[in-house]
Parts: sequence; structure tokens; C-alpha cells
Amino acid sequence: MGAGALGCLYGYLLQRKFEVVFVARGKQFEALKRGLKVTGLVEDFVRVNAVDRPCDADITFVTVKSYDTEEVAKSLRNVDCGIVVSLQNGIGNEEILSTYLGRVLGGVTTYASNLIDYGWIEFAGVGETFIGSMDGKICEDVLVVVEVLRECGINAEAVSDIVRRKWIKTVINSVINPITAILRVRNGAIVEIEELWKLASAVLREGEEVLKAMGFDVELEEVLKDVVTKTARNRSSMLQDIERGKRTEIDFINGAIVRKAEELGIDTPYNRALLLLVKSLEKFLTKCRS
Ligand SMILES: NC(=O)C1=CN([C@@H]2O[C@H](COP(=O)(O)OP(=O)(O)OC[C@H]3O[C@@H](n4cnc5c(N)ncnc54)[C@H](O)[C@@H]3O)[C@@H](O)[C@H]2O)C=CC1
Ligand SMILES: CC(C)(CO)C(=O)C(=O)O
Repeated sequence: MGAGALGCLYGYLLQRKFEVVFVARGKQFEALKRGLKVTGLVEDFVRVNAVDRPCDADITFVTVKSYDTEEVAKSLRNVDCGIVVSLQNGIGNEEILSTYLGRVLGGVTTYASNLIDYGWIEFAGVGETFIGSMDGKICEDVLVVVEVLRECGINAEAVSDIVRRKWIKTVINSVINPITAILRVRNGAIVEIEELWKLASAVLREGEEVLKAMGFDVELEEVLKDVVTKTARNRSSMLQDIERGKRTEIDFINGAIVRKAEELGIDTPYNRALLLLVKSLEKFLTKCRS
């Protein structure tokens, strides 16, 4: 559901063994009717079953941007969508999906894909995929989804701490994504420029404080350094959105941290500033285009 960069990558890998339907829209739907081109780690061109509305399924992987989740959740009510798995970044998607649908699982993936053009993705990185239920139980649905992914050669693991993992990934994204998007730099700049590392550390500390108050006591400095170093040449997804004049997922990343911090009585001035800056940038770019 949402056959963009990540959805097409998962669809491509899953159709090695299973029947997959790619739910797309607009120009992407038109292009996928002709086929899917994959470059990067794999060079391929395959026929795919592309449709422009949801359909019945045993498992539905939700891969739209977070700001489209509610609309998608509503449209999935009209079909039997089976087990629903969010592979999205940010906080709140599973909660939105659960408002409208049953059997919703959370997912965290570090597989990487870029949309080069309509109907064309770059398979940019093999990673890991963690699947879990939001209440922490490793139920039958979790095991089924993990088995399906593994059968297709996707590195997948059933976990009992998906909420914690989602928050950790969100805190890492809350540092890298807005800073790179505002300054229009690649991820590596965060460790290469001393002042940026100072800023990144301050944002990170706020995220860690919120996580601690939630009961997730984690030290993320080494994790942040590792992600930045391994993705040094990347243009973060938020930077790419800003460059394309698209809306970003800031409300579900830094916005989620700010809201949780307010609930817990914690002040997060750096996160608030980044949130306001990226939201201003989105508005400014929209104005420039019109
Ligand atoms: N691209 C990547 O490597 C990774 C992405 N993610 C997360 O996965 C999610 C998706 O990211 P991308 O694939 O990069 O975004 P994307 O923008 O390439 O793909 C989303 C697709 O969903 C489509 N869509 C939205 N509403 C729809 C609807 N109602 N019906 C049909 N199609 C609809 C959009 O047109 C778009 O093609 C985000 O939350 C992102 O943060 C997570 C890990 C890696
Ligand atoms: C890890 C990182 C920052 C890699 O670019 C990412 O997840 C993103 O760009 O959204």
C-alpha cells in the first residue's frame, strides 16, 4: 500500500515467492503498469501487478509517507486487508492504522531504496527488518510476517520491543534529517563539521532524555556516529523531500518528540526549533512554487 521507493523494493523482493499487488497512484501507477525497473544492488526489469486502489490481501505492508497514513487507513476499511504492517518511519502510524483497522503490526527497516523516476527504484542498501506487535507480544501474526519476509531473502526478526526500536530510530532521524534538510548537506557533514556535531549532540540529548522518561534508558551517541558514518554520502529523505518541494515527515519525527516531551514535562528547545524551521521551509518552498 503505497508503491513508492520502499514499497516497490519490498514488493520486488516479495514477489520472488508470493503474489504481490502494488497499490500506487498517479504517474507512478501509470509507470508501474509498464513494469518496474530496479538498479543499484540488483539490475532488473519486472512486470508487476499495479492497481490504483486497495484490494484484499493476506498481508498489507503500508509504505506511504506518514502524512498519508490516515487517508490510506480509511481506504483500507473497504477491503479485507489481512495483517497490516507499517514499515514507515516516525511515530504514530500504527496508532492511526489501529483506529480504523484490526491486526496492525509495527515494523522498522534499514533497507534503503530511492525513487529515481516513476517506475524506477534504486536498491540502495540491504539492512534489517524488525517486526513486532505494539503490545510487545510475539503473536502468530508477527511470526507469519517474519517467515514470509525471510522466505524472500529479506533479513527479518520478530521482536518484543518494536515501540522502543521505533522511538530510537525516530530520535536518530530527528537529529540527521532536519539538520541536513535545512543546511542542504549530506549526512556526513554532521560528523565532519565541529559546530554541527555540537548541535547534533544537543538534539540527541533531548531525544535521549525523552526516551529515558519513557523507560527506554539508552545511550545513542555511538549509534548516531555509526549511522552518520555509514550513510555519509546519503542525502537524507528529508533533504530529498525539501529539494523536490515536497512535504516532509517532520511532524512524525521531531514533532512526535516535542509532543511526547510536553506530555512528560520535558523542555526540548532544539527539537522545537528544528520543527519550526523545517515547517517554515516547507511553507516557504510551497509559496515560491505558486
Ligand atoms: N525509502 C527508504 O529507503 C525508506 C523509507 N522508510 C519510510 O517508508 C515510508 C515510505 O517512504 P518512501 O517509499 O521513501 O516514500 P515515497 O514517497 O517514495 O513512497 C510513498 C508512495 O505512496 C504513494 N501513496 C500515498 N498515498 C497513496 C494512496 N492513497 N494510494 C496509493 N499510493 C499512495 C505515494 O504516491 C508514493 O508513491 C516513509 O515513512 C519513510 O520514512 C523507511 C526506511 C527506508
Ligand atoms: C538513516 C537516514 C538518516 C539515512 O539517510 C534515514 O533514515 C533518512 O534519510 O530518512
